[in-house]
Amino acid sequence: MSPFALRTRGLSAGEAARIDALAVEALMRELVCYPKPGLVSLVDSGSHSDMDASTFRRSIAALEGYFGEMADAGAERSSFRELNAIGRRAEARMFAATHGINTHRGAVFSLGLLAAAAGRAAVDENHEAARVCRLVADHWGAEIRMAGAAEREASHGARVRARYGAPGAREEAAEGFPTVIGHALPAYRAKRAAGASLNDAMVDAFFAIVAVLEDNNLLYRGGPEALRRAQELALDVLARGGASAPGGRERAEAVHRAFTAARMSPGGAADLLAATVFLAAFEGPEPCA
Ligand SMILES: CC(C)(COP(=O)(O)OP(=O)(O)OC[C@H]1O[C@@H](n2cnc3c(N)ncnc32)[C@H](O[C@H]2O[C@H](COP(=O)(O)OP(=O)(O)OP(=O)(O)O)[C@@H](O)[C@H]2O)[C@@H]1O)[C@@H](O)C(=O)NCCC(=O)NCCS
Ligand SMILES: Nc1ncnc2[nH]cnc12
Repeated sequence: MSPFALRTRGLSAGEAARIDALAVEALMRELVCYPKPGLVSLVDSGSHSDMDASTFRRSIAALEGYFGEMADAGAERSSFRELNAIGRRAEARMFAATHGINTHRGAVFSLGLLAAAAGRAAVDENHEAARVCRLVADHWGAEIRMAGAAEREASHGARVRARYGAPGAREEAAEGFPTVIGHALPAYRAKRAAGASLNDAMVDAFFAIVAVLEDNNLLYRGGPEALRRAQELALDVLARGGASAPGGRERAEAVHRAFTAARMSPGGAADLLAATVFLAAFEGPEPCA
């Protein structure tokens, strides 16, 4: 019997399993995508000495089932507190699988909320990406902000918030993922419609995210200068036509080397890239060229 069969009420077991599979596949595609400046892929470990692709594979395997559970909970109109408890258990499984290395803390949160909203959207048979993101803001946005204000944990995100006043994963989710809806998805869809490969469309969506996101990981390791430099380099690649333009792959690889040399790692952007791929797949077939 499917692991989702006993839990589902409003959502069919098949739909919960489909949401789980799409989210897991989105994490896998994010890992495989190359070049993602400073990040781990199958090619190299970028700015990281404590993890590689096998660490991420173990982390993804540990998260299987979590997104279906969130989809069920979302369909059942669970509160943010209930979703958060499921997320914390998944986070613990992730840390056990990676021996304490932070591979997907942000993705457990962001993609988990999107899976919950997708479960809710699927009950109404409306799979539109913008609606899924709006559901997160409308149903859980206020609670996400309140939980953030009450949080006492000295996370990296909390430190950069205190030091630079920068928003992070909580604000992105509470506002309905404006970076994904306003920047990454349009870039991804435009490139796919123009005939770019899945990898090139993902690389350009990634640069579109880095160009605008206040990525806490960049701020934590390198401060505002690193964030500004990352944004300028990303904008430059996009202004020259992105990864599929002539010489685009070489320019993207040069940016990957620059990030790696400076130990810059936009982990928040990586999570939002996975969110972009998940939402595009959940919505349905991509537009033809
Ligand atoms: C609400 C939480 C997510 C906690 O958030 P907070 O901001 O307090 O704490 P962080 O621990 O910093 O986690 C936030 C993670 O979100 C990603 N992120 C960063 N900036 C943004 C942004 N602007 N928008 C969206 N997302 C963002 C990022 O995650 C990715 O990077 C991590 C890897 O970083 P890395 O540099 O490699 O490793 P570190 O060990 O952290 O640093 P170094 O020592 O190496 O320098 C990886 O996790 C990526 O996914 C931030 O890390 C929250 O944890 C929470 O409340 N969880 C509850 C359970 C839950 O998820 N519930 C489900 C939904 S209700
Ligand atoms: N591929 C990746 N490399 C480094 N940090 C990440 N956080 C999420 N995905 C990541």
